[in-house]
Amino acid sequence: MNAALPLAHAAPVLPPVLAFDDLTLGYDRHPAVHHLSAEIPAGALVAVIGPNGAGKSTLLKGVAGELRPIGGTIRLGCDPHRDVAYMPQRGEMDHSFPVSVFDMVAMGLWRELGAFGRLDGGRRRRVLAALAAVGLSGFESRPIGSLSGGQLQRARFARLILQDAPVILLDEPFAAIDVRTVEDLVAIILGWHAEGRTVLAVVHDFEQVRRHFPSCLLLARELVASGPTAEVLTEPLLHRARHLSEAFDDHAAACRRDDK
Ligand SMILES: Nc1ncnc2c1ncn2[C@@H]1O[C@H](COP(=O)(O)OP(=O)(O)OP(=O)(O)O)[C@@H](O)[C@H]1O
Repeated sequence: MNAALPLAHAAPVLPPVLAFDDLTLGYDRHPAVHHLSAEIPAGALVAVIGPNGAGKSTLLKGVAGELRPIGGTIRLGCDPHRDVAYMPQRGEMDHSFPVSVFDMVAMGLWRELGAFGRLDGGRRRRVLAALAAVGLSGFESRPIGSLSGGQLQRARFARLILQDAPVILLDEPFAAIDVRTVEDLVAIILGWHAEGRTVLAVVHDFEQVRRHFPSCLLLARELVASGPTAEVLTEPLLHRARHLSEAFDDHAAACRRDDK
């Protein structure tokens, strides 16, 4: 599979730098990510790791603009609406949506097309190229409800390819899919990295992290560590993350620290 194919016409990749400054994110004032300060260099390929409930999905939602910070800031060196592509965790909705694979993937052109844009010949070819890149040629008219979990994840990646964004956020892209699909999706992610895009992915499988992700951000509500994978994915730091996570009081008010 050649993951780079449909991106050959891609616009020049912007050099965004993503930075978190004392960032607190949460729900109804209950913090899920605490006082996080970290910088993600442009073009980095970062695995966001940490125990269950550590705030990984919450952090991605914050960067995607779905959650407003309770405190602190997210600095993004590009337009959050135009330049960030976000793939949330797979949910029931994805499968039950009554559209064809072609139409679902074509939604990746939404920002480019706007509400009334036309899917002309050139754009239709781009949709077909994205489907080919994820190994779904021939599936165009299939209802998405008829796809297997792995095929659906391939279609979601094809939609991301069309979004053509310099910053890509992936929440558990490899959850509950077969080994072959994981390998193909990893190849696409590595292609994005080679093109200079900035990719943050929530990944639970540490073996995959070690093999494919040069950098890690280890969360346990607060930042435990971030940097090169070999320095972050260590037993003492993972132990610290587990310990912090277990000690966390889920019913705490807006913040346990009284200095902020
Ligand atoms: N929509 C929501 N409303 C209220 N609380 C939420 C919501 N989403 C997440 N939380 C809470 O925020 C905390 C962090 O959740 P989050 O999903 O970000 O963690 P995570 O690290 O992605 O976990 P996992 O690995 O289990 O997916 C958890 O205590 C969770 O219950």
